[in-house]
Amino acid sequence: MTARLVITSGEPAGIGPDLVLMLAQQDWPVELVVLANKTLLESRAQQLKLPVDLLDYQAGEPPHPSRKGQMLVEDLPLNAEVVSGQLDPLNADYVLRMLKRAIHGCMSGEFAGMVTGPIHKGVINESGIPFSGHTELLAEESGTDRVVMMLATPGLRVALATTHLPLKDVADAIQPQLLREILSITDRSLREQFGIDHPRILVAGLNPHAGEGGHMGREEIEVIEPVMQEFRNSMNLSGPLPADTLFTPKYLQQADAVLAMYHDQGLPVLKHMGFGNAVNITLGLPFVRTSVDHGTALDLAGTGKADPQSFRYAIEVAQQMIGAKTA
Ligand SMILES: NC(=O)C1=CN([C@@H]2O[C@H](COP(=O)(O)OP(=O)(O)OC[C@H]3O[C@@H](n4cnc5c(N)ncnc54)[C@H](O)[C@@H]3O)[C@@H](O)[C@H]2O)C=CC1
Ligand SMILES: NCC(=O)COP(=O)(O)O
Repeated sequence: MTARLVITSGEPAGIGPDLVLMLAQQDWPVELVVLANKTLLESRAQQLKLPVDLLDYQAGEPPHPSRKGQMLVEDLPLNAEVVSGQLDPLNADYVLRMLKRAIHGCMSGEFAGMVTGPIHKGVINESGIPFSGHTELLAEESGTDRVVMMLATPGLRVALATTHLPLKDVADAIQPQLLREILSITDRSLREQFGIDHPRILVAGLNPHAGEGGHMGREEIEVIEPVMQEFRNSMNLSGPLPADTLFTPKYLQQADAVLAMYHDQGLPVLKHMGFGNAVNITLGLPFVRTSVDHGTALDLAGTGKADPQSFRYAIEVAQQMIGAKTA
């Protein structure tokens, strides 16, 4: 049977609505159900001169592969009119309703997985709702204790030990139990979801030069190495390696993934290598979730200049993960 994926169009003032309209300009082997305000999509389609028939999604209907020029939409009401490129905290609730609808549709089996467009974390906080990111919301709403953010581009996968944390809090967060759980989820997902029999994971240190033998920080000696020792018979781990040399071809060619200790230790390298052709995957959830590698790009919303390639890649990776054919 054709698989059904739910697509969240994300922040309404950003490029998410533009990108979903661009994605509808091709055939897909799966059914894509877009969550968005229909009037917003109609006006953005006019603005961008993209021909698309917006069809109402009916949950009870059997899924069919999505066809070029057509898009199945579940219409969500906005709280305020949208101006491209201008954030409005009133619409934060629209974004959260959209995400929760997708998560609960995945949990119930209505959707085989979800692919998320970009959201703006700042404007959701400005609306008065504390919010860190999709990854944290996905864990909370699905009742999952621990998930792992992993970004991937051809030739590099980077998993993160911590996600959206102020830098000043990172060292305290690097605790043995966190690392045990992050390593276990990453190793298991690489085996089970990516078909890698004995995943080789390079573990980055936290401090410059991986602590320089304890003279520049002791987290490597006191936390990271002991946890890696616990897994020495069950996982293929190397490290802790200095992050400044780990991301060189000599090390990367021996690796299936890198575990970085924090967001900006790993992601700038990945985005330098593959921005626009990378995917963000949440490991450890009871369903598949992939996402674009970029943000809301408010400067490009409504201009037609946004590149849909990362969104396309995120859908293709979701298709592979649910076992659907890709083209
Ligand atoms: N998946 C998600 O929901 C993500 C959301 N964000 C959020 O996005 C907001 C803005 O973040 P920024 O750091 O400004 O990053 P950004 O990715 O929105 O923009 C960075 C630069 O890349 C360009 N760009 C981004 N996507 C593009 C595309 N598809 N095609 C062509 N150019 C593109 C933008 O024009 C800008 O020059 C923040 O609130 C951030 O938290 C950031 C990353 C991922
Ligand atoms: N840099 C990736 C990012 O911030 C996206 O995070 P999330 O919203 O997918 O958790």
